[in-house]
Amino acid sequence: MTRTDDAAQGILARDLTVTYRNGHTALRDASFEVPRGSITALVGVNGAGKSTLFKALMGFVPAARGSVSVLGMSVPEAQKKNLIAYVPQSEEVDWSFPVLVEDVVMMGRYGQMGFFRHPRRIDHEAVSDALARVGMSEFRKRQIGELSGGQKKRVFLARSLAQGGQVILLDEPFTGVDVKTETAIIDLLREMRDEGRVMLVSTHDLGSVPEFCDRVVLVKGTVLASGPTSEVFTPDNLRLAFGGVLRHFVLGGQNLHDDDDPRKLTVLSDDERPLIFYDDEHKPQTELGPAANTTKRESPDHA
Ligand SMILES: Nc1ncnc2c1ncn2[C@@H]1O[C@H](COP(=O)(O)OP(=O)(O)OP(=O)(O)O)[C@@H](O)[C@H]1O
Repeated sequence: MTRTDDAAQGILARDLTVTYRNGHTALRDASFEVPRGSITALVGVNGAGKSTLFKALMGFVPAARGSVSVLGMSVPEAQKKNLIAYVPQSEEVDWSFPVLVEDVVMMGRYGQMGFFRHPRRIDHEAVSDALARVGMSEFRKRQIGELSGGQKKRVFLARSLAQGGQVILLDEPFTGVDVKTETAIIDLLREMRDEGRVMLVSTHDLGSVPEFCDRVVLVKGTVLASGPTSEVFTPDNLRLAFGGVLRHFVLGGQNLHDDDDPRKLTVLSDDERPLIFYDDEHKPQTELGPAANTTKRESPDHA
């Protein structure tokens, strides 16, 4: 594949294998592609390797084998250009640390600043623009720890915008946020996608995946399947990825209809949010268009 083709791809992983220092291989022979201008869900059980994949994309852990490229560049090259931005899980952040909202967003500018990290006018403007875009301007002088879960997420999204990130990695963006805030965050993710960014979202919220994700990468120690949501997010693939963790039942007949309507509902649930399939073809409810580029593989024994 040429460099231009690579650049059209947001993320391109080929047989990516990541082994931690203690010898544990958390990801083995993972291959997938994520195009620019997409929102892609990263889905799998606890310990499946989602964070490991994020760490590899941020250059925190090296590939023991295989390769990963971002926007046609190696990860260190893309990092150097500040193209990869990370929106952390809430639990990863020490909220008692006394820092103002505007300072958190300014951190996104550090890569563009000189050695002494003295913000210039352009940096202050980028921070103001980013805060305005996520609707958090009026909170800029507040301590980050004083904000609600959803507001904190929006501040970290503002940081990724101020950074000028083109590949945005979001770790569980909807944990602890109400439905209204979730909708606001999804609207923002869509805007960022429509500007040509790569949005990779790790989520356990299966019910909302078909609503807002164009594509899915299913992880279980490797990449089991990846491609458009309508092709990958099927009961069969989800059973493969989650095994017994998901409850699965089918509603039909007298339990669903008061006539002889033969249609059925398939419900998969991890007891948080049910995922409902409305037809017999086992396609999730999605507004998304026709599918292409689906890949699927078997799970390795170790996962
Ligand atoms: N620093 C580390 N050293 C050794 N093993 C690790 C390390 N970090 C994670 N692991 C192991 O690698 C595997 C994948 O972990 P990872 O954190 O990537 O999973 P995850 O899919 O992000 O899980 P969760 O949904 O719980 O966040 C797990 O078995 C985990 O115990």
